[in-house]
Amino acid sequence: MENKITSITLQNFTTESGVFYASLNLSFQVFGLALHTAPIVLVNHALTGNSQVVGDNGWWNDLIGANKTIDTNKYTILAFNVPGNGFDDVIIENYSDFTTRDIARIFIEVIRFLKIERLYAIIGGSVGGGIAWELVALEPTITQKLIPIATDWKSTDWLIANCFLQEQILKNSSKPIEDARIHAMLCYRTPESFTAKFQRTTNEELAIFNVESWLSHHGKKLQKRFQISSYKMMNQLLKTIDITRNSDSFKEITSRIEADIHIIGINSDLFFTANENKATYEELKKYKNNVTYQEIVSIHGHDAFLIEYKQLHNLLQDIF
Ligand SMILES: CC(=O)SCCNC(=O)CCNC(=O)[C@H](O)C(C)(C)COP(=O)(O)OP(=O)(O)OC[C@H]1O[C@@H](n2cnc3c(N)ncnc32)[C@H](O)[C@@H]1OP(=O)(O)O
Repeated sequence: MENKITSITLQNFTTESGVFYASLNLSFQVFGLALHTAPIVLVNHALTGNSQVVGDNGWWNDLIGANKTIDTNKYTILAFNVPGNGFDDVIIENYSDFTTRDIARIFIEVIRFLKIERLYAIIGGSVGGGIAWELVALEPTITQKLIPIATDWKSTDWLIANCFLQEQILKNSSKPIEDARIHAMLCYRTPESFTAKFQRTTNEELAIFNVESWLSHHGKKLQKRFQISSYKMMNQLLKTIDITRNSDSFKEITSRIEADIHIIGINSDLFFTANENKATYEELKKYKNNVTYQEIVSIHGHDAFLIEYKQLHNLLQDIF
């Protein structure tokens, strides 16, 4: 397996909002079989993730690897770092210049630079799945399969509202990353998940509820490994997912998509609700015959795509 991070410089990139970047770096990692020797699976990371999908600190080790659901003995795994995610040297200061579609445009340029004609699959959870939707909306023949997990083709008002609160915390708090993470963890889980996990127990040593110490733990942990500019950038992308923004209608855009679309929702997801995902499926089904909808059943909410691996395996095994 290759762990090297490769960086490519794009010249003359203008964002959808009209801001010109004379150069912009994009870095990526390749795992499994070498590029151009096997079907390629593009894996898009989520808010605080990066191109390290497998190996040491790999965030999807439970799903991807030798003899795993997405088998690195069978596929080439390609994973980009969203510019500004902080995993490489790229820092984006003016995060509001960018939308999710810009990131998809940048990915497409590099996919073409790497002389990849067609991917086997694009898979991603949350904002990574949103980037995947934007990719196929822009390049309808770029992949055989689109697998958006715990996401949708658009951010809803509820999600945008929470991203707004995240932004306020990131701008105004004295402990921005910690406090923003604490709020975010509430959105990533559910009341039922907390009840099952904590049962109103207390941390005797600290004399606080365990749910409080758990939230503090996640806040501090992220603070140690994440940069504020990255958090702001990724939050901006999360709220700007919308394949129809300044574009054709949903029907026109999705009619062009050639890929089989395998939507995977989570019954308890507060961010990208199962109902929104089902509505997307029902709409697509009216004029496409290669769309499926499957659901992860979990009390854990949005985070289930990082927890419910047995279910993910069952839902994905026929595709991979
Ligand atoms: C919006 C987007 O694009 S996607 C957002 C995606 N979600 C995230 O980024 C969420 C981040 N969530 C996580 O990191 C989670 O830990 C997951 C999803 C990876 C795993 O979830 P779980 O298996 O439920 O693990 P849990 O959340 O309990 O985390 C375990 C950690 O909490 C700690 N912990 C557990 N209980 C407590 C407690 N009462 N007090 C303090 N710490 C605690 C454990 O020691 C462990 O610490 P470590 O990770 O430093 O080893």
